[in-house]
Amino acid sequence: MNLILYFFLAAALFLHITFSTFVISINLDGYQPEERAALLQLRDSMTSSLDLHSNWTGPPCIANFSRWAGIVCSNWHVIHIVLEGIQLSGPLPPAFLYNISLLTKLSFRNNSVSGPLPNLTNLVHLESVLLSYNRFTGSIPSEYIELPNLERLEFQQNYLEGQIPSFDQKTLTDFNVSYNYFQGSIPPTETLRRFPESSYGHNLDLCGFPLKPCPVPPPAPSPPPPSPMRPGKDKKKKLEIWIVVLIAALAALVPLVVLLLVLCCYKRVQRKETAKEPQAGGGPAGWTEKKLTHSQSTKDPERKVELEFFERKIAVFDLDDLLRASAEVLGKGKHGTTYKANLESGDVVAVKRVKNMNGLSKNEFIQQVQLLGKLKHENLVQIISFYHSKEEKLIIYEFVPTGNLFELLHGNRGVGRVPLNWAARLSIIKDIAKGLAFLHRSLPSHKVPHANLKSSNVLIHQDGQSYRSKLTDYGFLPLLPSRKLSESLAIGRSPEFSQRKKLTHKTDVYCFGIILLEVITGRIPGEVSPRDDEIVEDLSDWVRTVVNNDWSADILDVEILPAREGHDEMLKLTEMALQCTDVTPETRPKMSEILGRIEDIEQKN
Ligand SMILES: Nc1ncnc2c1ncn2[C@@H]1O[C@H](COP(=O)(O)OP(=O)(O)OP(=O)(O)O)[C@@H](O)[C@H]1O
Repeated sequence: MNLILYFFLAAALFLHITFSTFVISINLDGYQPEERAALLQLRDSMTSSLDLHSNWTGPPCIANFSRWAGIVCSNWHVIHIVLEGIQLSGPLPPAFLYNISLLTKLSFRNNSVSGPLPNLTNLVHLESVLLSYNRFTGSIPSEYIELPNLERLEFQQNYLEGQIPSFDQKTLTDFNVSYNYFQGSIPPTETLRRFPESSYGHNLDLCGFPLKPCPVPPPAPSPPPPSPMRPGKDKKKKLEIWIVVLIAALAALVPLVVLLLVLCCYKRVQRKETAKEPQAGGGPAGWTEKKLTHSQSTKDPERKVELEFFERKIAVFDLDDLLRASAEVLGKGKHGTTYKANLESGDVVAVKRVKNMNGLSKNEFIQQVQLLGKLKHENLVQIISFYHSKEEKLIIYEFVPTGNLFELLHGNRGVGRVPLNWAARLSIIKDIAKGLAFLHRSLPSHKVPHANLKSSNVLIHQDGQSYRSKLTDYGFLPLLPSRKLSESLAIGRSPEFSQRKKLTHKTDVYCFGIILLEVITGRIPGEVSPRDDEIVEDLSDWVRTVVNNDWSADILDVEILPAREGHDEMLKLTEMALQCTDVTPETRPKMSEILGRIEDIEQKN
């Protein structure tokens, strides 16, 4: 028995010695323990969908090779850290990169990394810093402008704030800080002036080239104090002082008098207006403006104050009731402004004050709106009434309270947001398909029955726990007199529109496909793909590229990926969305078929 024990001990000792010799003999001479320690800080303090704990073991680099996911090495040193779209979340460990001093590329694109941007002190070799589509907060650290080899800097879609530092690296060719909370003026450096508006758009309050000019600061106040007088010239100097005092007093008086005059005129105009329209109620600026136009329109002999009603569920009101309503602007679109109006009866309506329809005869307008007003469906925003005069065209809709799909999908992304789950997304998609299929059935001879289908025109209301959706802004194509105006509708982005080919019901199907992709991917159509180095401008192109390479879940909205529900169904819908967005309209399915397929998916769900 003792003999056997000795034998095992001897064997274990032999194996230990042999293994140690082997480890040493694969030559770890160039091994950089401080780089490994830095990466382990990242591995151990953040969570992700990759199992970094089992993958990031052993040395990160063996000469030019790394078996660590997302790590590229050169000559034993880590040169790339690329962890994209893996739901990396939590704040980065402070200053962990300091020892990875030969790093040239750092990418955490499309994750949920929160907290301040990483400290990049000492990283003079960095060429690409790609941190877009995350939850970074705070401002851009000053050391970023000192990275001498920086070529690409992407910060878009984060929660960054403060001012943009004066980047002036000549090497910088790609720069994007859009969709953040930056403010102040864009530093007028030669480098920053090279980038387009889209690099800066959608911030809190940025100004300066290429955006709107910054407000000019008010001129410096009083003139400099007079220099001390020399003795002997007293009399002359006293006279000079008097003249200066007189000029200063006059200079102070003139703006005061002008102000008084302006105030007087303003009060007089106000008195006149109140006398003209004594019944007008109070409300925010846009609505007041509307009332003024109405008071001018009283000169129009054709003006009809009684409104024609399509919807009898709410109490009948006339134009004056509408004008007395308190109102607030809901938003300004390309074809007018929409207000929420609280009527004295307690009813609430949405009033769209349309523009760009002046080339249209009164009959054409009335006929089209009457036709649309007769359409009644649970997934269409009901037109209640309308008003037409030479100066003013109003379309009155039922008010839908919970906002729109665009806001629901893309608003408040980040900490504290409740993700829109798969079941809610599927139900919204189905509602849109039902509304659109109904429009297509009801307006068979219309070229493109909806023509402006996009996520901001899908209004949302809550029905208990679930979200229901209704389409609005439909049926406007015949009301727009020129191709230029119709280009600003959602159909303007379809391939057939840009190729000046025939528009059909299938053009709406294209727009539906784009919404479908928006709901599945959680991405805004028309924006650059954050996933790959390859830049894809169009959502359907990007999804097609990803899907053609591999049927992976890469395209799915990171917000619903972890729930792991509905992935198969989403991929089925993706396949359908790609058919809907096919460049050839004839190969796209019809809305009736699409609705059937969605119902099938829903049942299997
Ligand atoms: N019936 C309604 N009930 C509640 N909110 C509405 C209603 N109609 C429109 N809105 C909201 O009013 C805002 C402005 O809408 P509007 O249709 O004027 O412009 P848009 O859809 O943003 O742009 P575009 O005119 O280019 O389609 C949007 O946020 C929309 O969600």
